[in-house]
Amino acid sequence: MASLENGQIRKAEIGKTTNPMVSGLLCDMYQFTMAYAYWKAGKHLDYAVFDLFHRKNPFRGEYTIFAGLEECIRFTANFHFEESEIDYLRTILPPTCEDAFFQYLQSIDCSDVKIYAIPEGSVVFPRVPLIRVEGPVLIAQLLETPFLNLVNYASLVTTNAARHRQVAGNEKILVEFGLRRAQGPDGGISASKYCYMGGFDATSNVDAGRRFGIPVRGTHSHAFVSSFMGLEEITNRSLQYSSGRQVCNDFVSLTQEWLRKLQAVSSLRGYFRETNRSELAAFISYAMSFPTQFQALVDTFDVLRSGIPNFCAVALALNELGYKSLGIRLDSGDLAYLSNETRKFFCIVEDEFAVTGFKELIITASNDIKEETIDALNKQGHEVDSFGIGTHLVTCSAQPALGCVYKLVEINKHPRMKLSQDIEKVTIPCKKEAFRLYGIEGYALLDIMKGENELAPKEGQRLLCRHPFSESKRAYVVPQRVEQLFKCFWAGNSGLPQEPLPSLTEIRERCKAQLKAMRSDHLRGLNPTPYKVSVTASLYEFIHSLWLSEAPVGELR
Ligand SMILES: Nc1ncnc2c1ncn2[C@@H]1O[C@H](COP(=O)(O)OP(=O)(O)OP(=O)(O)O)[C@@H](O)[C@H]1O
Ligand SMILES: O=P(O)(O)OC[C@H]1O[C@H](OP(=O)(O)OP(=O)(O)O)[C@H](O)[C@@H]1O
Ligand SMILES: O=C(O)c1cccnc1
Ligand SMILES: [Mg+2]
Repeated sequence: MASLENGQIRKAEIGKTTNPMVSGLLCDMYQFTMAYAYWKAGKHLDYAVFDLFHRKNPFRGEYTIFAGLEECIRFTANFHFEESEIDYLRTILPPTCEDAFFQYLQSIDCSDVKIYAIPEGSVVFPRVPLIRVEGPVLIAQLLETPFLNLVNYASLVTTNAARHRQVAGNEKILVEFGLRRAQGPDGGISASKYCYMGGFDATSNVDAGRRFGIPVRGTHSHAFVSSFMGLEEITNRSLQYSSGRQVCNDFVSLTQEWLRKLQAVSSLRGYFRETNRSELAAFISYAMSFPTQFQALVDTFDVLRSGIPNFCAVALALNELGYKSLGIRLDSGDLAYLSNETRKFFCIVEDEFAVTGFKELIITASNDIKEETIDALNKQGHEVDSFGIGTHLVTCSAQPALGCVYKLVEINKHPRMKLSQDIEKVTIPCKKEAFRLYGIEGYALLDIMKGENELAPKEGQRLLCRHPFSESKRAYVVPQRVEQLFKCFWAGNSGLPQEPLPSLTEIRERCKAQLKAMRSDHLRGLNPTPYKVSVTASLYEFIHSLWLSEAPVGELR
């Protein structure tokens, strides 16, 4: 009884899944037909071990960031069926299904399930289980689709975000702008959470900011600029100095004066003449609303002939009142050329008027940006400080799905294995442990899996590491450090110690640290070096003997 209480306390601490649509019914039909058939065969309490793993890294890369574990654990903690859900199941299963089955379904939860997993935010590789589920086969089978649903997109988009961070470098500001283009509300909320996990700095998604404590950022759109017709629309022209001790009675005229001064600067003469008045009105109005953080979208009419001079006139007027502006956003055109020219303009303004901070004004770029765009900009040379990225980031347009799978590897202590003509699809049997071995230089050398009863690898001890399927691929490794990959994140009512769920910030930090511990050739964008995933010699022998015993011998005629 004590352990049940313990389980209930854990459930309360863990909380619910982010999306209330995640229920026990978020399954494929076949999980319920199998559940009935397990029950009917009297097998429902058989002790199963399932591995959740991916077979290939996404985006032509050689790494994946594992995400979605916290949501899986929350789902597990709350797993049960409501009466109304059972009633619905009765309508979709054949009338021959016995009532006692439905009564049984109503009684189940995950108290007898254990979940071991690699911590969320880790760098992970194909074939190494991300999650190992142990428990009664009927229940463990029902977790298949919800777990895959919660892990696949989460890991894909976190990896996508990490790749964007990798190509942009650590000094750039990355803001996720994807909500409007995301695959529905859950896609949008998940994208914001997982892009932050993968290394983005902020999101434009206000609801994600509130839910997860992610910093929220935003500029303004073209509509705000286009909504102004002229300067006469600004009726209240007064603006307080930042000191609060003085008021400028006509901020509009002050800006116009600065625009005239800019027009008179000889080194800016080639850049512009008359600027767009309605754009100037929009900028002035926005600056008067947000004098401490003025930022303007400068490409509504013409970036260099209008947007930038108008922005500088307003920023100089604000500067006279003691306010520092933030910068500009470019949302079209050649982002390398425009950012370089914009920086030159800012530098001329700073030198010409002996004002400070203009050279460092933040240039934000947006408009269909993806990994390759940032790479191209890096090669060309650019002055963008911050990228706002939407569509390609959140929809993962370069690869729309990660193919994580959920496979049975052991039943009642008997190792099981799925054979396939396609070697990639052969599953590695047994309840396994996995380790990451680090070399002399501190980088990860390879991951190795072993059977449950084998000894764990030890620091300084030479170990034969074998490719799971290719006989000729093997290497001796003397690890300098050994990291055990799986931890118990759900102990049910077993009384075993259970890892606490880390915060989003902790997971984000883990992701950053893990990427740092990888050799750069595994992470590069083009033709990265594959990271080795191996098995111990004895697991290798076991896999191949089981394979031989399970595969029927063909006969040629
Ligand atoms: N210097 C550059 N090198 C490589 N790609 C760039 C560069 N500058 C911009 N891009 C990308 O080129 C594409 C330009 O797209 P497109 O032609 O639709 O935009 P645009 O005509 O500039 O603006 P819009 O149609 O939105 O007003 C965008 O995906 C953008 O991210
Ligand atoms: O380009 P993304 O990476 O998806 O980033 C989000 C885009 O959303 C906004 O555009 P908006 O919705 O105003 O449409 P537009 O791009 O057609 O101007 C913004 O100006 C970005 O261009
Ligand atoms: O704040 C922005 O500039 C923004 C937000 C979402 C999409 N595009 C731009
Ligand atoms: Mg756009």
